[in-house]
Amino acid sequence: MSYVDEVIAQVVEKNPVQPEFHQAVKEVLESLRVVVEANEEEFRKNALLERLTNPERQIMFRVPWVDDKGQVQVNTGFRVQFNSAIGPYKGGLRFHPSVNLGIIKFLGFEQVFKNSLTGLPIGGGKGGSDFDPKGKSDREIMAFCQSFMTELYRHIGADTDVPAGDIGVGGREIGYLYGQYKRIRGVYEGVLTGKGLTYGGSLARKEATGYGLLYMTREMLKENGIELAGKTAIVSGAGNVAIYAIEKAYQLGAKPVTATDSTGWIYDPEGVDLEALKEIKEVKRARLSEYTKYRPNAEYHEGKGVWSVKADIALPCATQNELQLEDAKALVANGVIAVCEGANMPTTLEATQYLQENGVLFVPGKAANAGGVATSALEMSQNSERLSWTFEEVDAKLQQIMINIFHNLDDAAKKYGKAGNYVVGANIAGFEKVVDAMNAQGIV
Ligand SMILES: NC(=O)C1=CN([C@@H]2O[C@H](COP(=O)(O)OP(=O)(O)OC[C@H]3O[C@@H](n4cnc5c(N)ncnc54)[C@H](O)[C@@H]3O)[C@@H](O)[C@H]2O)C=CC1
Ligand SMILES: O=C(O)CCC(=O)C(=O)O
Repeated sequence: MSYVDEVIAQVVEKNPVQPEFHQAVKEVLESLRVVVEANEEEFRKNALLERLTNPERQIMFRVPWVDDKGQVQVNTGFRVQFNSAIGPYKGGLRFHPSVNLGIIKFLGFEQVFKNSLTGLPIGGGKGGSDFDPKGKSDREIMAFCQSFMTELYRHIGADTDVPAGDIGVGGREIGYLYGQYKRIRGVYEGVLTGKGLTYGGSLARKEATGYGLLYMTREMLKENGIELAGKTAIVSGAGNVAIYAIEKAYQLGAKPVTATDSTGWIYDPEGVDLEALKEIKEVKRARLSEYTKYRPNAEYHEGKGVWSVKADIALPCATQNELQLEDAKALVANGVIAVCEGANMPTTLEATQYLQENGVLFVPGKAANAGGVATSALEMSQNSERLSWTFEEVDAKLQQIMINIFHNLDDAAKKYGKAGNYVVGANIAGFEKVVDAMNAQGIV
């Protein structure tokens, strides 16, 4: 059996009931085959792939808190510190009822390669809880965040592990988490990113993942002789990534026509009304079904179906495995040119393969959504030098980072005879830097 197949089999056997983690490992290791085969003896001897797929540390803890009725609730908290070869652990916190150890491990594993691709000194980690923020009062959110941080604080720090937001964790939650960290540790340091602008946050961090996705999409299309301007885009999600992807799509001359949340989706043929979307999701924290009150000519549909809308490009920005084989078939049948992932692993392995085999340009999340964590690293730099850069400065750096990532992965794909396969390119480019750093630091 080849070394890659052996390690995939071991990961599946040793991590039962973690299908998302298996999926992420398979995607990465499959595309590293060509590099691993060229160095098989050395990698095997050093158990390189075993070390790469085993987190350095996995922390699980109880999070008790009191709801508005006086009832004690108990959730589980997680922080997986996956790999610190190139810098302090860095990656978001997800609060969603579907969270479990396998989901956090898949996200942490992806984060290692993503963070490497940014070219910035950040290792990979991820955390979260099965807490569901939906329908909770601000006081309940605060009580939960304070209890969560009362355990997490001992495992993190500005130079060791720097969490940020992800699904269910935005500016409000980061504020409560930061306040509790400061209260316990008594230090004012850049231990979290995505902070508010009045207490150490960076301009453009809120916009960065969505904006970066569009900078990447534009660069990738340009390399293939296609203009982004004038194209119609299907976007899924209606959260932080989707909203700022829609905003930047407009700024670059494209027309986004859809958005989704966990209950349904909207199709607005004239283009999504960004102000209405922000009002519904950022201010009211309401359902997308409200959208037709603002735009009576738009359609609202319950459930799934957004991938059947005809468009030129698709930008999945909601959650893992939301774009499946049937959806990929609908996209191809509708003549979609490109799929760029704003979410983490939104496309299943079968769907990715189908898209690539049918000539759809495909950029995986670990490259396409890296603008968020890259800007978090810029927030860390600003915190360290006790300065704040302007929006334009941060945005200009973000653009350059996304362009660099694209060319690095494009070059890596070409170097290994896989021109145009951006999945292989991203995995190899991310892997090479991590492996170099791991080898330099000995067997740790
Ligand atoms: N916020 C960030 O900076 C980054 C986020 N990401 C990824 O982007 C994706 C979206 O994250 P955010 O926009 O930050 O989260 P968010 O909480 O602001 O929005 C999430 C959106 O996805 C939808 N959603 C969540 N779970 C769902 C489910 N099970 N089925 C259908 N819809 C669902 C929600 O309704 C919401 O519209 C996630 O995959 C996240 O890991 C990736 C890089 C950075
Ligand atoms: O900004 C960060 O540190 C993390 C963003 C994130 O969670 C991600 O890239 O998936």
